[in-house]
Amino acid sequence: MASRGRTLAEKVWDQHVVVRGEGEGSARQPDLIYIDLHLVHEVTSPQAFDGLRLAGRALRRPDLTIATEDHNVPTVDIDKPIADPVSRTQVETLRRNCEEFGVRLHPMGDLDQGIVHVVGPQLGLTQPGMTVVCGDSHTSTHGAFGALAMGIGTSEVEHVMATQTLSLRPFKTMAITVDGELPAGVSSKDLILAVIAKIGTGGGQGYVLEYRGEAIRAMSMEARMTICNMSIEAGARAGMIAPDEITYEFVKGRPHAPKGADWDAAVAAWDELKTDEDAVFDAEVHIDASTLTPFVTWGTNPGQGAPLGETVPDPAAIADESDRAAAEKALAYMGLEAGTPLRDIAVDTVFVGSCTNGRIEDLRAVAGVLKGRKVADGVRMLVVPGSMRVRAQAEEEGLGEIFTAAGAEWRQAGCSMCLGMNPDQLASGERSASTSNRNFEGRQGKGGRTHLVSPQVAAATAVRGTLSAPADLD
Ligand SMILES: CC(C)[C@H](C(=O)O)[C@@H](O)C(=O)O
Ligand code: SF4
Repeated sequence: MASRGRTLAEKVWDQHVVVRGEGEGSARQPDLIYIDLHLVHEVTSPQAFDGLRLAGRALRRPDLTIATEDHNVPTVDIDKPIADPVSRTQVETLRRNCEEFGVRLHPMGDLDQGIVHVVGPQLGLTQPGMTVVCGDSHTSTHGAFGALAMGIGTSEVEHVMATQTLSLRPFKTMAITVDGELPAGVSSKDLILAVIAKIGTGGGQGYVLEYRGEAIRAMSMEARMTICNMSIEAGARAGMIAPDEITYEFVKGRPHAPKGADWDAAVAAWDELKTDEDAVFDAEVHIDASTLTPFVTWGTNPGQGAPLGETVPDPAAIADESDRAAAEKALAYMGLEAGTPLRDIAVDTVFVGSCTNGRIEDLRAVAGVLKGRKVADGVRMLVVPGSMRVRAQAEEEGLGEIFTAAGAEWRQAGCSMCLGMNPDQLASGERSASTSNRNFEGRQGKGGRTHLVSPQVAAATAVRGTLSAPADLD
């Protein structure tokens, strides 16, 4: 086979092959891949630790493993015992397991406690060129650094704990090139929602996505993380962005970042992590950023979205039979009528947070809209930082005061209302505008209805009480 250039994903993969699988093409066996960073949380780790214990095995590399408490933690009264017995058991089990197996853990209240995908980057643990895994689908977030980052199942978690390797099938590559400039008021969240609406929730299946182009290069690391985070919602195995000066600037000086001469050597190696010009992607998608507007979901999967200026779609006008049926079912669940302007949809809850949009830049965007304004009567707004460090920084910048003055609830760190595994939930029939990543039936609480939005849209929606963009405010 003629040699050709390699994509970013292929380069990172090649650098981590311990044993190459035999065979070619579709008959090729999985490769054994070395894992540089293993992130752990309370939900997907208990059985893995049990497995190790049963087999009498130790953790292969506790130094490459780090745990935090995020899904089951409450975001108020964190100094009190967790009231819910299931959540309490999960968290206590993680604490015991980490103690027994020598894993560093950031427990509730710790400055580095928070959502696992916020904590890794914040500590400088996530670095370009790494392989990163976690028993959590949104591990794709870390791909924003040019890492190959994948969510894995509990049995794979155990495999990584025992061996620091994983048996993985090769992937296909898809380039998502975003040319042009995002208009003012349009964020990376709007972009990724538009991408998923375009390629569908299965569009990325079997692929590692690489986001490229002018609009991506212009983005902050926070914005890039938002995009890579939601790659999984398009069904992709991972999402990646080649590292550049913006990446290095973010990583530099963080607790686990290389220092001195090691830093220079690391940057020289990271500079090589670009897709070669003659590399060929298995699929390509092009988006013109300048055509985008704020984007919101109307349905019950992240691909069922539309520009905020449009109306709830009419299922009868959808040509594909299964898409039509899915839209009908979604509208029934969401309690929406076809033809309703999206801007007329009233919410009772606004949630700002999650590993998609719970970072400092997101909170700044929300504060920018809320400053001097009030959350509408009858609307409950939760602002939940992705980590305690994000919270501390927001406090230092005076953002906490802005949230509270506007009438929002300013909480402690955790997954919170992103999913119904802790006390922050929607009641049946309640409707939210949420900066999180999934709008599945019951995701935020049984019977709850979720509209996925950007932080800017969340803030404007809180003020007006109906789905809105900051431009709609006087
Ligand atoms: C609980 C966990 C396994 C799950 C995931 O894998 O993503 C959660 O984080 C989610 O967002 O649904
Ligand atoms: S914030 Fe939401 S998406 Fe992210 S890890 Fe937690 S539950 Fe999963």
